[in-house]
Amino acid sequence: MIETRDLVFTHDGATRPALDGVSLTIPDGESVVLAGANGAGKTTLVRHFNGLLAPDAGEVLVDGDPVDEHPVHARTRVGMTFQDPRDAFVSATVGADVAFGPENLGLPHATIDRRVEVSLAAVGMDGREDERIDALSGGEQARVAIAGALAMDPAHLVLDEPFAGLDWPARRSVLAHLRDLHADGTGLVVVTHDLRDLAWVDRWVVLREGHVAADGDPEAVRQRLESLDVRPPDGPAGAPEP
Ligand SMILES: Nc1ncnc2c1ncn2[C@@H]1O[C@H](COP(=O)(O)OP(=O)(O)OP(=O)(O)O)[C@@H](O)[C@H]1O
Repeated sequence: MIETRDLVFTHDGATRPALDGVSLTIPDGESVVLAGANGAGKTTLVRHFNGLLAPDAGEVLVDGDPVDEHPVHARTRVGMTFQDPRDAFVSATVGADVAFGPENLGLPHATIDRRVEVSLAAVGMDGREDERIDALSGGEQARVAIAGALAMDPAHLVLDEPFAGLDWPARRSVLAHLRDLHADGTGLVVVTHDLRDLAWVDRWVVLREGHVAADGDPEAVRQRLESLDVRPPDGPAGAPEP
């Protein structure tokens, strides 16, 4: 479970808080979309979930443990991918990059190999360990980034703008893999402006100016999107998905 309590954070040099009292509880296995206009605080919030940022006030807990006291636990339980996955790759090849996290955990080689295999299969990239990352398409790179986070075997997978720069087939492919992961019990937090094809998740949370402005099931939150500067997706929230 990820929990924030009255979380307040101001970036160095900023004149106003990026987060101004955010209290949010995300149980294990829950799928959440985190939406909001530019600058609403989405990225700042999720970077607190695994200790990449530390609050000025308030608390962040993972499984009841404060993240600042148990950073390794938080990073093991909360896997994260970033807006531009190219910035986060640390190795030249797919397999080496996905293995990087579990290697840092000091796991045995056989366990690492198995995790790499399973994680790549989960995103439809099985058998492509030896390919160079810089030779992959944007959609394939996005999937390798997700596999890298999955290889840590996290309870929650947090994806910051996973669809940025993806064309429709790549987006559809990433979405399909996310749905499968969720069905298998992985919790998801998807940060996105684009709510199309995301009505299947458990919950939409909308941030505005560092506050939670709406929080509930997609159908209920949908009615409020326009007033919160988020473009509603076309069609009813329960419309069939690709
Ligand atoms: N490194 C930084 N230094 C100073 N201010 C920052 C920094 N990063 C973010 N901010 C400010 O914090 C606020 C929240 O930014 P954040 O990136 O969390 O929003 P966001 O909702 O993720 O936005 P976007 O949709 O544009 O990615 C904004 O006002 C932003 O200008």
